[in-house]
Amino acid sequence: MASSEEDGTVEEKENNNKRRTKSAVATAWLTFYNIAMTAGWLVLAIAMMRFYIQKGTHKGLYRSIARTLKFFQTFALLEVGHCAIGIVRTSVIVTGVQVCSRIFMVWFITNSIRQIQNEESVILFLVVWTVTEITRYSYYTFNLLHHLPYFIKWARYNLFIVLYPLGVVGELLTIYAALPFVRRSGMYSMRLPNKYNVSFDYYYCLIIVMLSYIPLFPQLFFHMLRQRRRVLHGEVIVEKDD
Ligand SMILES: CCCCCCCCCCCCC/C=C/C(=O)SCCNC(=O)CCNC(=O)[C@H](O)C(C)(C)COP(=O)(O)OP(=O)(O)OC[C@H]1O[C@@H](n2cnc3c(N)ncnc32)[C@H](O)[C@@H]1OP(=O)(O)O
Repeated sequence: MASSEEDGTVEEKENNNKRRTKSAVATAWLTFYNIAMTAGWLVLAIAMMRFYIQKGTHKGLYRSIARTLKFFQTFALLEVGHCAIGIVRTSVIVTGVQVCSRIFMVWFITNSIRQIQNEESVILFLVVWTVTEITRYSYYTFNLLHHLPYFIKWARYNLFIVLYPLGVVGELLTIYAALPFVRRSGMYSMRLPNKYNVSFDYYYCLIIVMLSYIPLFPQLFFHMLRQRRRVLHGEVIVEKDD
């Protein structure tokens, strides 16, 4: 009897130790990840400012930062993994939509269609993303280190009220600017007849993507408003399941 109780305690202790090690590893990884991402977006911010100060124009700015942007934005795919394995308490769907829409903007719009890379709308979403991400990743970093300055917390849960709609405007205007080039070039499209007997029109796909902002953006925005109430005003929010 005594021995089985002891066994139970030993097992419990082992489980607790495993949990602690797992959470220490997760915290170490997240700290590294967030520091790397803060640094990456800071590098982008400095590169953009330097370009503009030296050249006095936004033309050519996208090309000059494209590699760094593609690297760090693509790296953010790991965030979907963080949610999926449960090391951050965030919805996989909310994070998935946010990250995928960014990857789509970078790879399948701005990077693929050279003619739109100098549009003002590209600069708009780049600046908005950069401010957002420097704030967001530094918030996570300081939070993990238990030394969170109030102004970073304030910025994380207030700036999005202006930046989110501005980012959406920048993204939608960029996709809109891409439409004529996509239609003319027929890029990423498959016309019938072909050996797969499949037809796909990227032009209409882009129109559907633009329309999908109507139901999806409010969900992301209201999610952030709920997070804001929870973190800044201490409200207990019961989130619906994924
Ligand atoms: C295939 C094509 C698809 C196309 C589809 C198109 C449709 C697109 C529709 C909408 C598109 C919107 C486009 C907008 C783009 C822009 O970004 S504009 C710029 C403004 N943007 C923002 O302000 C972004 C705001 N969004 C976000 O911050 C995130 O993306 C989020 C997923 C919405 C954040 O939500 P969430 O993680 O739930 O909130 P938090 O409060 O930050 O975190 C919750 C808890 O999780 C912890 N955590 C999260 N990540 C980390 C991490 N990396 N490290 C450590 N901890 C993390 C966080 O600390 C919180 O923990 P607790 O405090 O303990 O709860």
